[in-house]
Amino acid sequence: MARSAASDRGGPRERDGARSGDAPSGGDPADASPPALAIEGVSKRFGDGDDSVLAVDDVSLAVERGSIVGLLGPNGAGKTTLIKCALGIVLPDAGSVRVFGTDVGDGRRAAYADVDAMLEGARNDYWRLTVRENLRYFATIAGVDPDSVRARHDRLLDRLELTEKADTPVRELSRGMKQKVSLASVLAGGAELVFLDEPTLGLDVESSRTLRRELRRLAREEGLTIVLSSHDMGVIEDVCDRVVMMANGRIVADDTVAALLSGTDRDVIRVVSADIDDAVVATLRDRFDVRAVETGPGADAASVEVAAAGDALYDLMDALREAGVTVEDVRTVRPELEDVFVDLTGMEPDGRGKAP
Ligand SMILES: Nc1ncnc2c1ncn2[C@@H]1O[C@H](COP(=O)(O)OP(=O)(O)OP(=O)(O)O)[C@@H](O)[C@H]1O
Repeated sequence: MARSAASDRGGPRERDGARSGDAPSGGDPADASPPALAIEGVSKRFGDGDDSVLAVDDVSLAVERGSIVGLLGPNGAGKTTLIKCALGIVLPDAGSVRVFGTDVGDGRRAAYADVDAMLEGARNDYWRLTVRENLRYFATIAGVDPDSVRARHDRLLDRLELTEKADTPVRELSRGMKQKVSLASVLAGGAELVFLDEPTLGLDVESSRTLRRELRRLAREEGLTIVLSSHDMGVIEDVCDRVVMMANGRIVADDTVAALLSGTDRDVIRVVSADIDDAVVATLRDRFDVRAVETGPGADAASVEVAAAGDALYDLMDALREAGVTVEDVRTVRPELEDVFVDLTGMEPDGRGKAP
């Protein structure tokens, strides 16, 4: 990968970028002030005139130390541009970025001393070097004596299940292992704030689980702050304390996964009954928001899913009784993060428009 503009200017340790500074030792999660990252009113427009694109539109965001924040949004929502603004790779038109309290405009080297990023996955590693040599190399360019962090590297290799491959050239590893080496390299110098773009892309289930576990451990035990962007809702749901959703350059939601999932207007009730047929469904459709129907020979059991929060639940039960339906099973369908995403952004995670 070519050296990034940021690293040429003394920006964050974007893997093969140069950096000066001391080895950090991991933050104290209890020390919540100042935040690891504070973005205030950042905007970025690409191009001029009618063809210009407002990629990031007046975005403000604070990321507390030791937290894992997921950045979600359909293609073109502005996630990458926002991360690049935070990293100083793209210069915003307006707004400010502070890293651990230091305004990046006041001194890039100081601001980015404890920051690292994995923006392009496994391609950034040096494939001729062994796994351990990569870790030592990235520690060195992070300004850290690799011998002084050997124990840290051993621990990283162990946790990411790479110990057996420590002396193997990266080019001989599987894609999933290369991805894990990339993450280990990002963490090799002891950065306190890391940006990870699609860190689990292409990993098998087991490797993805290992990597997620390690990210959670690093945040919990070592106070690492992680900003993670992914299209994989499962990863976001599993790992992140907080989710920031973007659409059209703006933040459309910023909350915990649990809070996003608990929106009452998303309560969906699934009713199972052998009495549910087309006529019953038509009656329900007149009065309720019917989300899904399973009837006919292919269905395990005739069922209908209806959005019914609060009093609407009682109305639904009354309507079913009036229609002569004997209910066999009724339960709340837990919404998936993907449903919330589609509701809020109007887009599917892969960037397709919302299904009618
Ligand atoms: N260097 C650039 N020049 C012109 N337009 C750009 C540039 N970089 C991004 N854009 C535009 O800005 C908008 C936001 O793009 P960005 O890459 O930040 O979105 P994203 O949310 O990261 O998307 P994806 O999920 O596809 O990576 C898009 O319309 C994109 O085409």
